[in-house]
Amino acid sequence: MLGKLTFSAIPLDVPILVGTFIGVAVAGLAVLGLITYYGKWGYLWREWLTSVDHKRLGVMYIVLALVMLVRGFADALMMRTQLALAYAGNPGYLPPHHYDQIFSAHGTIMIFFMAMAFMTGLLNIVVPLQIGARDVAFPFLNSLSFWMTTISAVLINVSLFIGEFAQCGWLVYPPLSEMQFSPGVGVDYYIWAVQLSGIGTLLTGVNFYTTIVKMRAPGMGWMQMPIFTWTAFCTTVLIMVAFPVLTVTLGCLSLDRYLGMHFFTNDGGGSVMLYLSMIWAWGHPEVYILVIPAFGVFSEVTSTFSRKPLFGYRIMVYATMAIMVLSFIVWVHHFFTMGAGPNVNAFFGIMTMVIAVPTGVKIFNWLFTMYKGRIEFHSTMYWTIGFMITFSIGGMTGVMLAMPAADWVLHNSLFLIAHFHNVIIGGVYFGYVAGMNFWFPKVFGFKMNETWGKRAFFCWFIGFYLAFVPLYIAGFEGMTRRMNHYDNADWHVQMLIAEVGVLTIACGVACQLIQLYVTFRDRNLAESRDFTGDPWNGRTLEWSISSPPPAYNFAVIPDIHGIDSFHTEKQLGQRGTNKPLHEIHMPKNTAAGFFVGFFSFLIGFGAIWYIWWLAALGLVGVFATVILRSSNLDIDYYVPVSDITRDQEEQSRRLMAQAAE
Ligand code: HEA
Ligand code: HEM
Ligand SMILES: [Cu+2]
Repeated sequence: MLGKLTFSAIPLDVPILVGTFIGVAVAGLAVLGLITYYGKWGYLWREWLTSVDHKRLGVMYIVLALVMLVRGFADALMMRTQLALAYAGNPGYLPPHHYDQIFSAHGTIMIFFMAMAFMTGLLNIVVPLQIGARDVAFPFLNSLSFWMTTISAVLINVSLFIGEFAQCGWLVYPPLSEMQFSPGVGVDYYIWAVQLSGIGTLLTGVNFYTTIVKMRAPGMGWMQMPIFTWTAFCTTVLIMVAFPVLTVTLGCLSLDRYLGMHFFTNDGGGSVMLYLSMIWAWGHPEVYILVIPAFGVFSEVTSTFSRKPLFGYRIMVYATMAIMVLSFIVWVHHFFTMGAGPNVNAFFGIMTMVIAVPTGVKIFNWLFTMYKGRIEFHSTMYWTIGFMITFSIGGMTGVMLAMPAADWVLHNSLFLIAHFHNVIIGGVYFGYVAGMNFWFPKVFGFKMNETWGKRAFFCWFIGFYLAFVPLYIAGFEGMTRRMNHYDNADWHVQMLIAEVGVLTIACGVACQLIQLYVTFRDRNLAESRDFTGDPWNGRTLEWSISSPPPAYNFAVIPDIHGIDSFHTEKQLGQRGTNKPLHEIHMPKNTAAGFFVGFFSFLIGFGAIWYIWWLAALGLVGVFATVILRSSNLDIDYYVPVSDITRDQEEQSRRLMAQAAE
């Protein structure tokens, strides 16, 4: 009846998990209680959970990302503490099978549910506003993508309390991930969580690609597109090309595990090496999927707060496209040591180094944008400058790894771990946080608290160096990754410094949570409120409308006459339009995305535990929801002109009130 699921799957014998469960349960009940107490269930359901509005979905993605950040960071804290303790005969407090689950879950959660969710959230909030569109091309699909991501995140977290998670790293290499060596459900949790969220991501890719190609405001040619939208575009192309590869790879692994096939086992005619090649053909583009939109954020922030147009806009676009193309021909650098031969390694090594050129071009363009600008040291500028320094270092160590001969020594050492945290924290994470601080007032109509934002930056910045520079050194000294304890006393001091580093980052995370609290607490203070919709003297279209924007974004779709045309018009004093208002066609909210997500969760959970009736029920549910949704014709509505005029009058009233203060 319940497949492999028995009572013993609940880890009552692991005190850490029991404690975590109690903590999560208490916090969860408190949140549910508060929602009930304030009678907000209906509001939450109608206005948020069933929303197809890109701005609301964006906010929900970012909330998900922040929750997953805390989860992934808790894992990091546990690993660092284990390694600070577990040397010279002391086994530490985490047994190997638990430690292995932690690093696998940390990597998976941080990449798929923190970074990807954050990135998608920013794309959702910003892209339609920047191109002058009223929503994305397929609003319902957008909600569906969100729910696929969310239920996958839930699935992976369920593995904490029911069963176990994979113990073979964030990319579950075979043969370790095959049934023979991983007979538990851990790898199946991985497969289903990543597979289902991958579908969501692929749909997001298609959706935003179509939006950017088809829905730009009249007059916005390709070379008039804001730079963040350009980076979003390149990312969607990468997603559409790379994610199907991931789907197929994990599909083959599932066939191996569920049906005893042998795509990736050497006996029986398969090939382990095939898996490595396939997973990295997705995996390498994936890291650029994450970092390219962060580059876009830095471009917007630098030009806005230097009060100058972006230096070398066209070159920036070409550099981004170069990175996009090159990222498909470097994947072998992840397995130079596998033995593909010197010629193959040399080709992929050189191609990898070539990526440093367009990336370097970008760094210099940002510096030139700042050069002779009137720089305002807003907290987003702090994250940007911190990024330039940190990412350059991380990029350089990447170029070191790109030399096959050097990689032979450094592969899978802590040097590698330090490299990628250096580019991911210094590039991806700093970028997303800068983006969140930058666009927050657009979504909510009040600014984020600066003091706590700057404190968070300094803790993250200093903490990062304390936590990861020692790993470069330990890597040179021969310490490998994924180690649960060690006997070499020389490494201990590095591990202690890294522990201080992770504690400093913990202060950074705390500062960010306090920043959110203080921001919402002070939302009505005059210095944080913003009714103008343009708090930073912005350059692009999203700043031309009120904050928060109405559901339809633009009362009239603007005409574009060049790059940064909003900024030019402001300077020439040509704002305002006398185009007549028309009623606006908008999509209705729908619960279909939520239900497809819910039923997909049943499919995943059922398949993981071999509860086949549950999986079948889920499948039927998905089909039924899709059919019902397709046959529903009541999916749109029109906003009458009177409503639009009322919104505009309301906005003028608020502006006047603010001016009078
Ligand atoms: C966002 C994430 C991200 C980014 C942007 C990068 C960027 C780069 N990465 Fe990294 N990398 C990862 C995430 C990332 N990487 C991850 C997650 C892994 C390991 C996963 C695992 O095994 O679990 C990895 C692993 C990895 C390896 C495999 C090592 C091994 O397994 O042994 C290699 C080898 O070539 C490599 C190289 C590079 C290079 C050359 C760049 C370049 O793009 C960097 C270019 C940037 C600069 C160079 C700095 C700016 C330039 C200048 C200031 C100009 C002047 C510079 C020069 C002339 C050099 N990376
Ligand atoms: C916040 C600070 C962070 C700390 C202190 C931290 C720490 C660690 C540690 C200790 C490991 C294990 C290293 C080992 O194998 O010995 C690790 C692995 C990893 N981390 Fe982080 N991390 C952080 C943030 C991130 C972020 C933001 C991401 C991605 C977006 C990330 C992605 C990964 C990945 C992919 C792995 C590899 C997992 C594996 O070996 O399978 N980390 N991290
Ligand atoms: Cu790579």
